[in-house]
Amino acid sequence: MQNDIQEILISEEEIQAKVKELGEKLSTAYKDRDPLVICVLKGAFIFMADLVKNITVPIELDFMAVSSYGASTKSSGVVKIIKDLDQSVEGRDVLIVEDIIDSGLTLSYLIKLLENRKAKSVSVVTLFDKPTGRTVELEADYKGFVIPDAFIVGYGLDYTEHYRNLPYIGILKPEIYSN
Ligand SMILES: O=P(O)(O)OC[C@H]1O[C@H](OP(=O)(O)OP(=O)(O)O)[C@H](O)[C@@H]1O
Ligand code: HPA
Ligand SMILES: [Mg+2]
Repeated sequence: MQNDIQEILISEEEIQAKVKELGEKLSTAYKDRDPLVICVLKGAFIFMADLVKNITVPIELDFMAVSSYGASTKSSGVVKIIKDLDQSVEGRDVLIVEDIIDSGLTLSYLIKLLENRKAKSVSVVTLFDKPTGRTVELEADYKGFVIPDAFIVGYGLDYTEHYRNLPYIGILKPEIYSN
Protein backbone atom coordinates (compact mmCIF):
# COMPACT_ATOMS: atom_id res chain seq x y z
CA MET A 1 0.00 0.00 0.00
CA GLN A 2 2.79 2.48 0.96
CA ASN A 3 4.49 1.53 -2.32
CA ASP A 4 1.59 3.07 -4.25
CA ILE A 5 2.23 6.52 -2.72
CA GLN A 6 4.20 9.01 -4.80
CA GLU A 7 4.35 11.75 -2.19
CA ILE A 8 3.25 12.37 1.40
CA LEU A 9 1.46 15.71 1.29
CA ILE A 10 0.49 16.03 4.97
CA SER A 11 2.12 14.00 7.74
CA GLU A 12 0.38 12.22 10.59
CA GLU A 13 1.87 14.71 13.08
CA GLU A 14 0.63 17.74 11.12
CA ILE A 15 -2.86 16.22 10.93
CA GLN A 16 -2.99 15.47 14.67
CA ALA A 17 -1.88 19.01 15.58
CA LYS A 18 -4.54 20.52 13.30
CA VAL A 19 -7.31 18.25 14.62
CA LYS A 20 -6.46 19.32 18.19
CA GLU A 21 -6.62 22.99 17.18
CA LEU A 22 -10.02 22.48 15.50
CA GLY A 23 -11.32 20.62 18.58
CA GLU A 24 -10.35 23.55 20.79
CA LYS A 25 -12.09 26.07 18.51
CA LEU A 26 -15.25 23.97 18.40
CA SER A 27 -15.25 23.50 22.19
CA THR A 28 -15.45 27.27 22.56
CA ALA A 29 -18.01 27.75 19.77
CA TYR A 30 -20.38 25.02 21.02
CA LYS A 31 -20.13 25.56 24.79
CA ASP A 32 -23.65 25.21 26.32
CA ARG A 33 -25.24 24.35 22.92
CA ASP A 34 -25.21 20.52 23.03
CA PRO A 35 -24.80 20.23 19.24
CA LEU A 36 -25.60 17.20 17.12
CA VAL A 37 -22.28 16.34 15.47
CA ILE A 38 -22.83 14.48 12.20
CA CYS A 39 -20.14 12.32 10.62
CA VAL A 40 -20.40 12.00 6.83
CA LEU A 41 -19.39 8.39 6.15
CA LYS A 42 -17.29 6.84 4.99
CA GLY A 43 -14.57 9.42 4.39
CA ALA A 44 -14.93 11.36 7.65
CA PHE A 45 -14.76 8.38 10.03
CA ILE A 46 -11.16 8.84 11.20
CA PHE A 47 -11.39 12.63 11.41
CA MET A 48 -14.64 12.34 13.39
CA ALA A 49 -13.10 9.90 15.88
CA ASP A 50 -10.00 12.04 16.43
CA LEU A 51 -11.93 15.33 16.46
CA VAL A 52 -14.52 14.43 19.09
CA LYS A 53 -11.77 13.32 21.47
CA ASN A 54 -10.57 16.93 21.32
CA ILE A 55 -14.00 18.45 21.98
CA THR A 56 -14.36 19.06 25.71
CA VAL A 57 -18.03 20.16 25.88
CA PRO A 58 -21.19 17.97 25.74
CA ILE A 59 -22.19 16.83 22.23
CA GLU A 60 -24.33 14.12 20.64
CA LEU A 61 -23.16 12.12 17.64
CA ASP A 62 -24.92 10.75 14.61
CA PHE A 63 -23.80 9.20 11.33
CA MET A 64 -24.93 9.53 7.76
CA ALA A 65 -23.48 7.66 4.78
CA VAL A 66 -23.50 9.32 1.37
CA SER A 67 -21.57 8.60 -1.79
CA SER A 68 -21.03 10.34 -5.10
CA TYR A 69 -17.56 9.30 -6.26
CA GLY A 70 -17.89 5.51 -6.66
CA ALA A 71 -14.71 4.09 -8.17
CA SER A 72 -13.75 7.35 -9.92
CA THR A 73 -11.67 10.42 -9.04
CA LYS A 74 -14.49 12.67 -10.35
CA SER A 75 -17.84 13.29 -8.67
CA SER A 76 -20.79 11.63 -10.39
CA GLY A 77 -22.78 14.73 -9.44
CA VAL A 78 -25.44 12.53 -7.84
CA VAL A 79 -25.34 12.33 -4.05
CA LYS A 80 -26.77 9.01 -2.90
CA ILE A 81 -27.92 8.56 0.73
CA ILE A 82 -26.80 5.12 1.85
CA LYS A 83 -27.65 5.55 5.52
CA ASP A 84 -29.75 8.34 6.99
CA LEU A 85 -29.49 9.88 10.47
CA ASP A 86 -31.05 8.11 13.44
CA GLN A 87 -32.01 11.34 15.17
CA SER A 88 -34.16 14.34 14.30
CA VAL A 89 -32.26 17.58 13.65
CA GLU A 90 -35.31 19.80 14.24
CA GLY A 91 -34.38 22.69 16.53
CA ARG A 92 -30.79 21.45 16.94
CA ASP A 93 -27.47 23.13 16.38
CA VAL A 94 -25.91 20.79 13.83
CA LEU A 95 -22.22 20.46 13.01
CA ILE A 96 -21.42 18.47 9.87
CA VAL A 97 -18.01 16.76 9.97
CA GLU A 98 -16.50 16.23 6.50
CA ASP A 99 -13.11 14.94 5.44
CA ILE A 100 -12.93 16.99 2.23
CA ILE A 101 -14.81 19.61 0.27
CA ASP A 102 -13.97 19.22 -3.41
CA SER A 103 -16.77 20.07 -5.90
CA GLY A 104 -18.96 21.08 -2.94
CA LEU A 105 -21.86 18.96 -4.24
CA THR A 106 -22.04 16.57 -1.26
CA LEU A 107 -22.17 19.35 1.30
CA SER A 108 -24.50 21.67 -0.56
CA TYR A 109 -26.93 18.74 -0.81
CA LEU A 110 -26.56 17.88 2.90
CA ILE A 111 -26.85 21.47 4.12
CA LYS A 112 -30.10 21.95 2.16
CA LEU A 113 -31.46 18.65 3.47
CA LEU A 114 -30.77 19.52 7.12
CA GLU A 115 -32.14 23.04 6.73
CA ASN A 116 -35.33 21.59 5.22
CA ARG A 117 -35.55 19.34 8.26
CA LYS A 118 -35.58 22.53 10.40
CA ALA A 119 -32.20 22.40 12.10
CA LYS A 120 -31.66 25.52 14.23
CA SER A 121 -28.21 26.04 12.69
CA VAL A 122 -26.04 24.08 10.27
CA SER A 123 -22.26 24.54 10.32
CA VAL A 124 -19.47 22.62 8.65
CA VAL A 125 -16.03 21.53 9.74
CA THR A 126 -13.81 20.00 7.08
CA LEU A 127 -10.26 18.80 7.49
CA PHE A 128 -9.35 19.31 3.83
CA ASP A 129 -10.52 21.95 1.39
CA LYS A 130 -9.76 21.75 -2.34
CA PRO A 131 -11.08 25.11 -3.63
CA THR A 132 -9.93 24.46 -7.22
CA GLY A 133 -12.44 21.57 -7.44
CA ARG A 134 -15.55 23.64 -6.73
CA THR A 135 -18.52 23.52 -9.08
CA VAL A 136 -20.87 25.11 -6.51
CA GLU A 137 -20.03 28.00 -4.21
CA LEU A 138 -19.46 26.78 -0.68
CA GLU A 139 -17.23 27.75 2.28
CA ALA A 140 -16.68 25.70 5.43
CA ASP A 141 -17.13 27.40 8.79
CA TYR A 142 -14.05 25.61 10.11
CA LYS A 143 -11.29 24.10 7.99
CA GLY A 144 -7.97 22.36 8.51
CA PHE A 145 -5.83 22.38 5.36
CA VAL A 146 -6.25 23.93 1.93
CA ILE A 147 -4.91 21.38 -0.54
CA PRO A 148 -3.76 21.67 -4.16
CA ASP A 149 -5.60 20.37 -7.20
CA ALA A 150 -4.71 16.69 -6.73
CA PHE A 151 -6.62 13.55 -5.77
CA ILE A 152 -5.57 12.68 -2.23
CA VAL A 153 -5.84 9.45 -0.23
CA GLY A 154 -5.40 8.41 3.39
CA TYR A 155 -6.81 9.40 6.80
CA GLY A 156 -10.25 8.16 5.72
CA LEU A 157 -10.08 9.18 2.05
CA ASP A 158 -10.14 6.44 -0.56
CA TYR A 159 -9.42 5.60 -4.13
CA THR A 160 -11.60 2.60 -5.14
CA GLU A 161 -12.28 2.04 -1.40
CA HIS A 162 -8.57 1.50 -0.63
CA TYR A 163 -5.97 3.58 1.25
CA ARG A 164 -8.44 4.88 3.88
CA ASN A 165 -6.25 3.32 6.60
CA LEU A 166 -3.11 5.33 5.83
CA PRO A 167 -2.44 7.64 8.81
CA TYR A 168 -1.21 10.48 6.54
CA ILE A 169 -2.38 12.19 3.32
CA GLY A 170 -0.69 11.05 0.14
CA ILE A 171 -0.84 11.33 -3.61
CA LEU A 172 -0.88 8.10 -5.60
CA LYS A 173 1.62 7.21 -8.32
CA PRO A 174 0.08 7.88 -11.76
CA GLU A 175 0.33 4.22 -12.79
CA ILE A 176 -2.17 3.25 -10.04
CA TYR A 177 -4.95 5.02 -11.97
CA SER A 178 -4.17 3.18 -15.22
CA ASN A 179 -4.25 -0.30 -13.63
O1 LIG B 1 -17.20 18.08 -2.50
P1 LIG B 1 -17.46 16.79 -3.22
O2 LIG B 1 -16.96 16.84 -4.64
O3 LIG B 1 -18.88 16.35 -3.12
O4 LIG B 1 -16.52 15.67 -2.56
C1 LIG B 1 -16.44 15.43 -1.18
C2 LIG B 1 -17.09 14.13 -0.78
O5 LIG B 1 -16.59 13.06 -1.58
C3 LIG B 1 -16.09 12.02 -0.75
O6 LIG B 1 -17.08 11.07 -0.49
P2 LIG B 1 -17.46 9.85 -1.49
O7 LIG B 1 -18.66 10.22 -2.28
O8 LIG B 1 -16.24 9.43 -2.23
O9 LIG B 1 -17.87 8.72 -0.46
P3 LIG B 1 -16.94 8.10 0.70
O10 LIG B 1 -16.90 9.14 1.81
O11 LIG B 1 -17.63 6.86 1.11
O12 LIG B 1 -15.57 7.86 0.11
C4 LIG B 1 -15.69 12.74 0.51
O13 LIG B 1 -15.64 11.87 1.62
C5 LIG B 1 -16.74 13.82 0.66
O14 LIG B 1 -17.88 13.35 1.33
N1 HPA C 1 -9.67 12.09 -2.56
C1 HPA C 1 -10.54 11.14 -2.13
N2 HPA C 1 -11.85 11.31 -2.16
C2 HPA C 1 -12.32 12.48 -2.63
C3 HPA C 1 -11.47 13.50 -3.08
C4 HPA C 1 -10.06 13.30 -3.05
O1 HPA C 1 -9.23 14.16 -3.44
N3 HPA C 1 -12.27 14.52 -3.47
C5 HPA C 1 -13.55 14.12 -3.26
N4 HPA C 1 -13.59 12.89 -2.76
MG1 LIG D 1 -14.77 8.22 -1.72
